[in-house]
Amino acid sequence: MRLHPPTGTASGTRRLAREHPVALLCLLLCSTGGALAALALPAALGHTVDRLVSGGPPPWSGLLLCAALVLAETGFDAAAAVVGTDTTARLTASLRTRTAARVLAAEPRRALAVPTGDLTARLTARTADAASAPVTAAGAVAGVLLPAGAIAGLLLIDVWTAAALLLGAPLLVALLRTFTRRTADAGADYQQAQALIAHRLTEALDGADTIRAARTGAREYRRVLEPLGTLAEHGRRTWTVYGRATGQSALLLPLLMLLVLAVGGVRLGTGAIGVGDLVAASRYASLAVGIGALTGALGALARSRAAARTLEPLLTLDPLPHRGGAPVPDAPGRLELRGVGVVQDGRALLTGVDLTVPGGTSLAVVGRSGSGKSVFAAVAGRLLDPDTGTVLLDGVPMDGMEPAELRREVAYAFARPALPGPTVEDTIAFGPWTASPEAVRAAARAARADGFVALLPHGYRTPVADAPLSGGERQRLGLARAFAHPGRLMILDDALSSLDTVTEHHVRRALDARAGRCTRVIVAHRLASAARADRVLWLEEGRVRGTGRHDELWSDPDYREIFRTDAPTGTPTAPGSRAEAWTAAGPRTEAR
Ligand SMILES: Nc1ncnc2c1ncn2[C@@H]1O[C@H](COP(=O)(O)OP(=O)(O)OP(=O)(O)O)[C@@H](O)[C@H]1O
Repeated sequence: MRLHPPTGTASGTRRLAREHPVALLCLLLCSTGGALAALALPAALGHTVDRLVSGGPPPWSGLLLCAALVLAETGFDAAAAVVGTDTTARLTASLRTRTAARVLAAEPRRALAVPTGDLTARLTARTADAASAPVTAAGAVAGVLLPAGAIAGLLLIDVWTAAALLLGAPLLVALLRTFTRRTADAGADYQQAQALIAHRLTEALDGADTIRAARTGAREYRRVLEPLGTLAEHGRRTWTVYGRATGQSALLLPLLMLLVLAVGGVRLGTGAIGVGDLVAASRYASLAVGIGALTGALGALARSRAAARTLEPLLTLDPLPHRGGAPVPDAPGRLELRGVGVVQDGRALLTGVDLTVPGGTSLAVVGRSGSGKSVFAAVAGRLLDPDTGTVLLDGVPMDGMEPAELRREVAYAFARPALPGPTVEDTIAFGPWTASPEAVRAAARAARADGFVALLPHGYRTPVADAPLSGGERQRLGLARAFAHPGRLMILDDALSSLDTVTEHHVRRALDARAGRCTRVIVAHRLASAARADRVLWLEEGRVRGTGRHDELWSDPDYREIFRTDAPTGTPTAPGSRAEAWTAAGPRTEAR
């Protein structure tokens, strides 16, 4: 299928750092303030100790300064925690909304290239991981400031004690680098295994009835959990990396402290520094070796980076392009396909489709299972862009129509419609505009849904989750939604397949009542749909095998074969007969 030129702006996750600048600045100031207070404390403490040991009146001002610095450090840390949590929550919400919007705006088949379970994991857990990066990074600034300031403090007190500390610095830096790299690798592998389990679980939940009927529950259980071993392995790997880094720093850091104190002690003995200096030097040394605390922040940043990498393909999905063009003239929806072809993974799904459906008429799309009917339906309403050729509505190429207008003018109904909206009424009203209560009831009547809705505990106000719906009832709600949003083109992709013949007859009459005002494209397996349509498009292996009126096409035995019943005689059903065949085709599902 056609690859659209990239229209995305800056990478979605990189954009995060530019969102909520005030909150991030506040966080930075709080972290920096906390770090500066922590750095000033040893100097104040050393000075106060010197005053204390030198005798004389108690150094109240020094003691008060120390208390104030402790309070300031605690206050800044608390404020940083509150601002950080709030900002991460906001960034997560923003990233999730943006990613979901990209997925929904893209050509459905392109977005659906990521399996459902994986997509869910990315939109939930991965967005939270990725969105924590700016706050973690802002916090890490203080994590760097503290050791750097502590080394500067040590240098000011005594060069030799500082040199003792710096002796071990290269080892510490090497430790941190290895830790970050290994955590990032282990984190990415862990997330991949998680996504695979999520994907298989979604598949299993989708096919729960099939699994139950085939009694393959135990096998399915094993299949879903099969990546658990890999997941555990990557989890163990992460903990091993953490454990090793903690163990190494537990050995290295006290040794460094010991070295600094030993050199400080010798320098105190020679009179180069005072007691207060030694107290301050020991505090600075412990702040400097606190660089090990950065490991947590670096680990979190590595996880965020791995998560951000999984979001990039979604955030760079191109929306359906819009060329901009003339307004669509007021007309009943003439649909034209000129040389339309669709290719997926090198396989032609539709080839050279040329067709004009006069405005206000109906077209039945028939053909064997897999002949390309749904692909045709997707192209006809621009759920999918063709790789070759053009689709026009009332003379205007669909990719030149303003997207909101296009969605207002084209109504879809599917075999297994999604039912968004808390209540039945909201579900029918859901669409490019919210249909009025009167329109909802009229649409429900047209789709023959009013009868069963009236029997629900709260009628139209019944929550969809509490409404036990059969397949046919779900289809009727999907149809009602299409009726409630009348445009100039209505596309029913197998949307009558679960209706009984009487209901189907009434729905067809409601569709016929739109003749002259709206073009109707009806993908169908039943003979009655073809017989009733103004025109039939007969597809075979993605090509037009024939077009014309049903009774004209009926003379072709191959055409009759499409509707062959499984009656004992094996003879085709007469045109218009209600005893139609139900092909082995599975129900068509509304885009996720
Ligand atoms: N996203 C896709 N990727 C690859 N192949 C696809 C995709 N969508 C459809 N196809 C293939 O295109 C062919 C036509 O599919 P389509 O769903 O249009 O058939 P159909 O005529 O509607 O069948 P049915 O009557 O069973 O619903 C099938 O062979 C199908 O496997």
